[in-house]
Amino acid sequence: MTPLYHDFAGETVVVFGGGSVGARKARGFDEAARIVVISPEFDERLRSLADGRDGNSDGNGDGDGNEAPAVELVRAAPDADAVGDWIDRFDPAIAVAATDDAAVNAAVEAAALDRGILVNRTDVSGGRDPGSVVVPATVEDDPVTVALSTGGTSPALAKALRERIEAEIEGAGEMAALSGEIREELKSAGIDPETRREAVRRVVRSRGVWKGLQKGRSNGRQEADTVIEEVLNR
Ligand SMILES: C[C@@]1(CC(=O)O)c2cc3[nH]c(cc4nc(cc5[nH]c(cc(n2)[C@H]1CCC(=O)O)[C@@](C)(CC(=O)O)[C@@H]5CCC(=O)O)C(CC(=O)O)=C4CCC(=O)O)c(CCC(=O)O)c3CC(=O)O
Ligand SMILES: NC(=O)C1=CN([C@@H]2O[C@H](COP(=O)(O)OP(=O)(O)OC[C@H]3O[C@@H](n4cnc5c(N)ncnc54)[C@H](O)[C@@H]3O)[C@@H](O)[C@H]2O)C=CC1
Repeated sequence: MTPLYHDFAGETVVVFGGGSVGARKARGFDEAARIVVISPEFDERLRSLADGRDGNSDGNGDGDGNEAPAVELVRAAPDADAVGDWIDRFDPAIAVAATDDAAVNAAVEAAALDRGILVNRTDVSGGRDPGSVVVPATVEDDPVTVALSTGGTSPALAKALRERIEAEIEGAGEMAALSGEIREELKSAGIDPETRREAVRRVVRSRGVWKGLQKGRSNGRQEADTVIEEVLNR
């Protein structure tokens, strides 16, 4: 398995099965994706997502009330023979098989692979055909994301490790923004590449900068400037 990040912005995601697993998978997709959940009944979390992810009953956008809801709920219970037609109807980039009916889940997987679209089968672990993907546990401190898989061996462990990493990467988003800014500045200042790399490497490893960032961006920046000066003056 090769972990990759995939941007579903502007794409459609179809989830078969509106239970707790379907709800969790639907929630995990990018806000910029169109998400359609097909199921005879829906978990409470899906019903509130369908009202707008931001809790705004107008939809998911800027409050003008004109935008489509972030999650669309379609009440239906297709059998194994019918799932292909539903996939054709919505033309998704990925289908998620999250019903409690193994035959339906298997049919979703087969129909998706047949059409060359990605599929996430939630009711099996282990070996997969190419195109059949696993959803990792993720931690996000924008723009930093960590994705974690146990190769399907132990999803509970993936969750437990995710909780540990959550604490570990606290502040990483701020550090990414600061160090990204610094590397651009050093590039435009014409600092030679070896010195620039050394400066950036030291900044991201500096306890002082991490601590400074906890107090605010300008504190972090001051600490970083000290580290950079040391490298430039060597
Ligand atoms: C293969 C995979 C396919 C896929 O779904 O993509 C898959 C399959 C299965 N999960 C099952 C059970 C559980 N899954 C969780 C939780 C998560 N499962 C997720 C991913 C994956 N689950 C993929 C592998 C990921 C990897 O490689 O590690 C996470 C990481 C991401 C997400 O779902 O968002 C999310 C944690 C998110 C977070 O919190 O960060 C819990 C924990 C809990 O509920 O507390 C339990 C109960 C405890 C247990 O059984 O371990 C079962 C048995 C069902 C049954 O017994 O009927 C199967 C099917 C089977 O094993 O056959
Ligand atoms: N990957 C994961 O992380 C996990 C996977 N699972 C697996 O996921 C499956 C679903 O788990 P839960 O959401 O807890 O079950 P659930 O029973 O709460 O939800 C299943 C949903 O599928 C719907 N459904 C049934 N037939 C359907 C059809 N023909 N078309 C569309 N929707 C249909 C049901 O109405 C229900 O809303 C289980 O079979 C289990 O094996 C369970 C736990 C975690």
